[in-house]
Amino acid sequence: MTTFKSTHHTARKTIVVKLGGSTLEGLNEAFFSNFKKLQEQGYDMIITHGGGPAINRELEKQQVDSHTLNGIRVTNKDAMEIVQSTLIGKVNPKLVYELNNAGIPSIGLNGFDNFLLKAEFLDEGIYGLVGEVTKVNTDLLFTLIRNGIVPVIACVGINHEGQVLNINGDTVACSVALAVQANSLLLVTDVAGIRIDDEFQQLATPSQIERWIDEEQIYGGMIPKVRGALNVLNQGVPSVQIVNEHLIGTTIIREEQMR
Ligand SMILES: Nc1ncnc2c1ncn2[C@@H]1O[C@H](COP(=O)(O)OP(=O)(O)O)[C@@H](O)[C@H]1O
Ligand SMILES: CC(=O)N[C@@H](CCC(=O)OP(=O)(O)O)C(=O)O
Repeated sequence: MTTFKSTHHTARKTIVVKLGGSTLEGLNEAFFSNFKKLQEQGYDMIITHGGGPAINRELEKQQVDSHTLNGIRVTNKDAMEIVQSTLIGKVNPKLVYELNNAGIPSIGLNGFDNFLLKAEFLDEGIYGLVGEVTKVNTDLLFTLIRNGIVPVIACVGINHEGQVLNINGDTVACSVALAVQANSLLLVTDVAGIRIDDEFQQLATPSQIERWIDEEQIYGGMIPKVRGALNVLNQGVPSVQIVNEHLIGTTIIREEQMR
């Protein structure tokens, strides 16, 4: 299977695009046309998505309390049911519809499908039913993209006992990007990248990011993004960006690329 993987990657280029829940409510024409342009340039595309705002609405409706810690949702059994039904039942099919409707052949998936996202507890004592990805079924993804179908992955994983786990959308995007050895990872969100002192940064290095987290200039949902981005960059994904729907934002670069 490794041969298959390397063959794939000598011939093809892959981009993993993560769509944050904050963008999913109203993806615009520009996004779909940018996406198609990348496909026309020969990139195989994989989409992963979150759905934080939709989950929050449903939790509130059903009066289930939940809170986040460093941008990660502490997830009990009741919250898990809502996360699962919202992401897999609502957010994923809506996005898949919009993509297909825009002429982008796509198929909806989650961690259960052909064991796409195997996961284990991140830290059950702290976060409850939250997972970190241990294995991605890359063969399934390569089979789809080789056939021109965009996999659209909801961030729900399954552990070795079949337990469903909630995984942060940015974490899934990073794990998938690493597993397929993507050429580029785009974390699409509702802001044009990292904003510091009211200015969006075009470039950001690991040391700057660590400092901004310490100074609490980067907080909440931006934390899993930048931590994931640094991890992916360190492990060899050449291009990692946090962008808005127009694909404008911050490129995360290595220290030595700054000067
Ligand atoms: N330094 C920062 N620059 C930009 N946004 C930040 C920063 N720190 C925290 N944020 C927050 O992070 C949010 C994006 O994270 P999140 O809401 O989880 O988005 P998504 O649903 O796309 O994953 C922004 O809307 C903003 O409120
Ligand atoms: C463990 C964890 O934090 N899971 C996230 C999954 C959805 C997500 O990440 O949505 P965004 O991409 O919109 O932030 C949650 O429950 O909100």
